[in-house]
Amino acid sequence: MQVLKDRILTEGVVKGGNVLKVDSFLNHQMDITLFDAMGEELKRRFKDEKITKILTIEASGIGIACIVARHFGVPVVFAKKSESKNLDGDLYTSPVYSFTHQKEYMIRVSKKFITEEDRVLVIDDFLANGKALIGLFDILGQSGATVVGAGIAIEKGFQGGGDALREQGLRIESLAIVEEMGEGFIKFRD
Ligand SMILES: O=P(O)(O)OC[C@H]1O[C@H](OP(=O)(O)OP(=O)(O)O)[C@H](O)[C@@H]1O
Ligand SMILES: O=c1[nH]c(=O)c2nc[nH]c2[nH]1
Repeated sequence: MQVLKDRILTEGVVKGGNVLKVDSFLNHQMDITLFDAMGEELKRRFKDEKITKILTIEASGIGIACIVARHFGVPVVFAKKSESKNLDGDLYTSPVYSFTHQKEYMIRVSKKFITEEDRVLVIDDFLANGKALIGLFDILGQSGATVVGAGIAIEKGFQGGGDALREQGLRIESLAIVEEMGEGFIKFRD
């Protein structure tokens, strides 16, 4: 998606440890006009699929998932990373190692919000090693819901998480795939 690639090139900052900082428009300050365009593009790519729910993971997936969901007309469920007095009843859980927090979380989703009747699209801002998606797909497996696929804003292809999941037959649609990056340069997959 050219408009996203252009924003990455003009505002993205490559940091150490394979971190691409795009906090001016994606995951701290959020450009809702851009999110809306991403939702339109994901709706176009998944137009032939019946989708009943969008699943994401806190924190940075939530904003984009909500705007994307406007294009599908379905609710958003987000996996929580911590215990809460607000979280009761039966839960699906899965361990997920967080790329930026560098620690493992037990993610949790209430069983009442994802059932085997659901056809679920997973949305997230980044795909790197694939840990977040693996945890979310694990939860969907526990629920018996149908996994339609995943829509991602930025995939860092060189970290391999997306391609490993594609090799398992999962449909992963990323709007920009960074193939290589370093000080002062970012190269996309065609
Ligand atoms: O493919 P992966 O290696 O799992 O990386 C992708 C995940 O990393 C980030 O979450 P993170 O927990 O780092 O930060 P957040 O709390 O801001 O969402 C991002 O929002 C994705 O969920
Ligand atoms: O802002 C971010 N930059 C990244 O490179 C990244 N990888 C996973 N999650 C990420 N978030």
